Amino acid sequence: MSIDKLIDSLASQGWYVWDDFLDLSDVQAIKQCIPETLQDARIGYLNTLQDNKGIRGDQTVWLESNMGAPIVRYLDKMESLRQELNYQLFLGLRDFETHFCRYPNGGFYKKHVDNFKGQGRRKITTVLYMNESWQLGDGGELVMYDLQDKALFKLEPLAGRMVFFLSEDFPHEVLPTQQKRESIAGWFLTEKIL
Ligand SMILES: O=C(O)CCC(=O)C(=O)O
Ligand SMILES: [Fe+2]
Repeated sequence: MSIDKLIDSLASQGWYVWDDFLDLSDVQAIKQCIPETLQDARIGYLNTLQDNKGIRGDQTVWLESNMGAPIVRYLDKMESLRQELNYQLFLGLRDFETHFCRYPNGGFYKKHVDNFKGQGRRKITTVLYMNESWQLGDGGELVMYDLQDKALFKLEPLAGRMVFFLSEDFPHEVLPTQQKRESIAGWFLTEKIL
């Protein structure tokens, strides 16, 4: 079972790629719940929030259970995973925040870490990809690095695939995409969202 592989891989190497985490029909149903208008993605926190078109070019919307049953099913699935990860790995995950992201043609996200060591509450990053007709050469791959800056792997954003990694330990980037690129990024948190 992939949940066992997820647990083993997170414990041994800190990341895991789960192909067909969701079926295409679930991916399509989630997409239908996403509003037309999204916000330009921002980086930083509170008073340092800034638009950063030079760093990331996507637009986002936070997912809420009032967006529809498919979103509720996805949030429930992530909640069961949270409990299982805590049970098996003692990670102390207390909450989950997640947003839909759309990169237009030409969009990218420069190399970054999602959480600096010892700062912030993001413990595990999840990214679910939603692109059904992705072709080789479309770009938009996720490239993962270790803390010594060695490239570990490159991943195409294929529909239904989810990548998991420890948020502090893996710098990563999204290469420029030649197609519209859709995903749902999420973070298991060590503190409750107020
Ligand atoms: O979409 C991806 O592959 C990664 C996105 C990302 O790095 C982020 O939202 O922090
Ligand atoms: Fe990231």
